[in-house]
Amino acid sequence: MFKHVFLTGPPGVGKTTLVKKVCEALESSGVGVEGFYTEEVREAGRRVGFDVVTVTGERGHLSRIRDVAGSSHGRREYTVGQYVVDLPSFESLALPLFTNVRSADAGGRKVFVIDEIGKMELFSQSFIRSVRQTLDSSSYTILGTIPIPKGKPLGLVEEVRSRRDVKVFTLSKENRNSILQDILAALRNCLKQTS
Ligand SMILES: Nc1ncnc2c1ncn2[C@@H]1O[C@H](COP(=O)(O)OP(=O)(O)OP(=O)(O)O)[C@@H](O)[C@H]1O
Repeated sequence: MFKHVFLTGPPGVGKTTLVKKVCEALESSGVGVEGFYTEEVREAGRRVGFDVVTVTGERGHLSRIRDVAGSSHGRREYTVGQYVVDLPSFESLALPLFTNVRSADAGGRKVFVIDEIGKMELFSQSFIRSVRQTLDSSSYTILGTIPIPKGKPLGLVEEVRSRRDVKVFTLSKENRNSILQDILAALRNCLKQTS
């Protein structure tokens, strides 16, 4: 039996949009949801980066394109293509969300949103450790997103894909409007299990 649900699919296919819809449905039926989304940020029609947004609505930078990222002040720079990752900002917002996972204090089984486990987020070793702890947690079911394999394999993403307790849904433009109920059913199945 699987314990976690991940969505994958090409960039921009609608993973974040669907994760938010799933969360709304879960919350309105009384399921506790924690975690974060990543959202693209546009200025004057141009994508300038990504923000981390917690389920409770706090927002911070994940990355910005080089010309708006500002100086790194001599710190090591983490880049993905044209984007400079703001690791301190990502970690200060995302890592505290995992506190309850570490204290095993979910107070009943809850859903933990991790949107996404991608190249930018994987610069953080503390994030990698926190995701592994959540995968092994007996109190949390993860609703996560992972990129489709492209280029060099991403260690943690491959780990997630190969786990027997993870169910992966692949989104496409064809199925993105009809798959919500299947994802909800899979998550409800996970939440029913006691471990
Ligand atoms: N079912 C849908 N029908 C039409 N447009 C959609 C649908 N789902 C998402 N979109 C639009 O597609 C764009 C990308 O959506 P979203 O950010 O959810 O994709 P994503 O797969 O999470 O992207 P990324 O790979 O950048 O994380 C947004 O502008 C969103 O409004």
